[in-house]
Amino acid sequence: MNICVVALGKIGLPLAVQFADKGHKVIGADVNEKVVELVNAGTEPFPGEHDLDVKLKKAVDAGLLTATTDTAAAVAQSEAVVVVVPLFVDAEGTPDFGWMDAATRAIAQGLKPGTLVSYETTLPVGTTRTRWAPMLEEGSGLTAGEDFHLVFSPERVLTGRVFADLRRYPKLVGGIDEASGARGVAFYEQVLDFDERTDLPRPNGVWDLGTAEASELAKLAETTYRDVNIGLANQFARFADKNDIDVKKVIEACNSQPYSHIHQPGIAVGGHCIPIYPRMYLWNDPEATVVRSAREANAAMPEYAVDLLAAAYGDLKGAAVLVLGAAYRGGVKETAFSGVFPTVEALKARGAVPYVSDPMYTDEELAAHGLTPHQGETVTAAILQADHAEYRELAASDLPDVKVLVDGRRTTDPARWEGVRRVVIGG
Ligand SMILES: NC(=O)c1ccc[n+]([C@@H]2O[C@H](COP(=O)([O-])OP(=O)(O)OC[C@H]3O[C@@H](n4cnc5c(N)ncnc54)[C@H](O)[C@@H]3O)[C@@H](O)[C@H]2O)c1
Ligand SMILES: CC(=O)N[C@H]1[C@@H](OP(=O)(O)OP(=O)(O)OC[C@H]2O[C@@H](n3ccc(=O)[nH]c3=O)[C@H](O)[C@@H]2O)O[C@H](CO)[C@@H](O)[C@@H]1O
Repeated sequence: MNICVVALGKIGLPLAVQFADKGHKVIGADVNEKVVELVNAGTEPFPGEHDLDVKLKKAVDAGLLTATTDTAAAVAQSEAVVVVVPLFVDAEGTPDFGWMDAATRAIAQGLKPGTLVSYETTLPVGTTRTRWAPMLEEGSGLTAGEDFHLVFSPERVLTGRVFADLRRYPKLVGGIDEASGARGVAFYEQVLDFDERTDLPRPNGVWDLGTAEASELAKLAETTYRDVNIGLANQFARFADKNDIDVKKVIEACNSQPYSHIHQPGIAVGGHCIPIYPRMYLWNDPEATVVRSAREANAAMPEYAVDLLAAAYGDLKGAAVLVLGAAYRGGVKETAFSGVFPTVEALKARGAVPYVSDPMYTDEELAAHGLTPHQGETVTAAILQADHAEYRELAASDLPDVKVLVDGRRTTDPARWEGVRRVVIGG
């Protein structure tokens, strides 16, 4: 089969490589000339995706993967088109469709009868049917459902382990009509392989959710669930702090029966997905008060961590405070919506002098994110923001002048911090 993947980013490129690995002829379309050049040379444009370098080279050497900036021409040669161009939302959750609209107009220009178009970018519910279908029809002169098939199939993989996740998670598909859904299922069954799993209600594989809307909601719902769950954990943690209860022990106890899955409280909920998609959901469903209050509870946590620091340390005016971890969570080199930013702002608002360090970032990289790198300055307090594995080994002797440590992720080993006031969230 000839397949076009529109956008060769952190998700699109591994997908294109996966399809080529299954023996299909893939054309990747991206507006970035540099990306296209690198892909055609068999060189990965970004680091960090497990196995991508080897699989990409193999696909390009076998002549199964090429890249172009001409989306319309690539679409015209393809039986299936997979779209993973990013969509952005602002603080109110309002989507900016700019990049996706441009991609869709280009796809429409090359669209021919019989093609399947699958959108994988996370979208507000209703977008596939009410925005993409008319836009594709207008640009192509074809009719969605009659002349071409159209589905939404959310991408649920995590960057860094895309190939493994593609096998691990069921592929969800929903069409704008029954025939589109069936075509989407047949397509993904041809291009993906699945691990056997005994913990699912249906065999692992491609699951047809019946409509594009159900499939759009599935992605927003699973990410919103995570945010709401963490929001609840954070609520319990703050209550536990007031009442001298160790929330970690409580959560472990609750989760010892099969119907409780309380997540972990912490200083921040960051990343591209979990803080963002609840806002997208709220754009669809502004009355969703549970979602809104959980989002607010999570967004308030960096300030709360600084409150805990001030309560233990005293006036923070002029205090040099080290924020440990710029990444939004441990083990990733990614600062999108990281708690480091609101934590630094909250410290500055109280007159403290924040420095930042992170084992995954150089001083130059931290500075490029607008953060002040810690270059050995004396610090008298610290806040752990990201649960990097390295911090498990960190000890008071590494930061000899620190009097108070707020461990926002319960990552540090209390035995290594004797003599320092160590405060945890919900402790
Ligand atoms: N990154 C993740 O962890 C992740 C996980 C699951 C799902 N997703 C979904 O995948 C989407 C894409 O994320 P990503 O991380 O791959 O993005 P990315 O930023 O890594 O890459 C985006 C690519 O899109 C290209 N592009 C922009 N406009 C284009 C256009 N009009 N036509 C063709 N290409 C265009 C850019 O040049 C870039 O190469 C997200 O919006 C999200 O919905 C991402
Ligand atoms: C495990 C999980 O669902 N990962 C999803 C998540 O990855 P993502 O990489 O965003 O990571 P997580 O969902 O694990 O974490 C998001 C944020 O929440 C914080 N946090 C997490 C768990 C917790 O119990 N308490 C807590 O505070 C983390 O520190 C981090 O700041 O978004 C991606 C994009 O949609 C999805 O593809 C991934 O499947």
